[in-house]
Amino acid sequence: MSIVTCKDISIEYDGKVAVDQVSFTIEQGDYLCIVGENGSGKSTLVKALMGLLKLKSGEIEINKELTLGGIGYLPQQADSQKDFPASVYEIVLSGCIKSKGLRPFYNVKEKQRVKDNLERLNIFDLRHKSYRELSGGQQQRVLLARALCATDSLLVLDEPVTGLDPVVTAELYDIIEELNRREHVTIIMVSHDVRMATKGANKILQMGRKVLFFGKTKEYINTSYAKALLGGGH
Ligand SMILES: Nc1ncnc2c1ncn2[C@@H]1O[C@H](COP(=O)(O)OP(=O)(O)OP(=O)(O)O)[C@@H](O)[C@H]1O
Repeated sequence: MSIVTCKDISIEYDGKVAVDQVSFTIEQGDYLCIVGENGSGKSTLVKALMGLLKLKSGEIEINKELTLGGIGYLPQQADSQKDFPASVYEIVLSGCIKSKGLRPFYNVKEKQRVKDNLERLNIFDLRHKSYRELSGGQQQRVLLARALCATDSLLVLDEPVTGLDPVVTAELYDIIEELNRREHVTIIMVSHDVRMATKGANKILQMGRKVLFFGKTKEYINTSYAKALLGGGH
């Protein structure tokens, strides 16, 4: 069943086209990796999926039945956010803000959800720590736990491993793959790392303002784009 459908979407900044007539469909349970050079429109596309940017033309359909409660979003982290003065628990709890709505306090169910996601990402013991004191990899786990509080069905991740060392990067990719394989969370992830992306994702979208490739990873690895990026070692 389709969870996200983009039909011919175009997005501009001050009259300059950043995303040009892009169409693709994501099915429930897919793990889509969006790849492409710097400035190819990847972040713009995911911001549009989150409803954060206005489309110039085209439409995005999100299956509301499958995304009850919303979409979990892990945006690109700016350096200033790494210093955020709040505890791990508070940050993860803020992922429940949409379900809380106008109620003044979080309820038992939401607090349980926080506990479950802290355990799921193996950071329960860090819950009282200040976010700013954590390592980059721990911070990303916290943000992933927060995103999972917003949804169990669709996670949108923008470069979740930027700045992490190779071991922590591999760990984070494994967590994301597990969420997809074992817990059937649909994943849309922007990544620079084509080798890792082609390992975990079942579908690839290569952006170059337009769609340069969209389809199964198995087919992508035989394209000239993939061969150029992966070399002979794949
Ligand atoms: N807020 C903005 N205002 C004006 N132009 C922007 C803005 N954000 C992005 N752009 C431009 O839109 C184009 C696409 O940017 P985008 O950030 O989506 O690319 P990207 O593929 O995610 O790049 P990167 O891999 O470097 O993160 C670029 O030319 C960029 O300069």
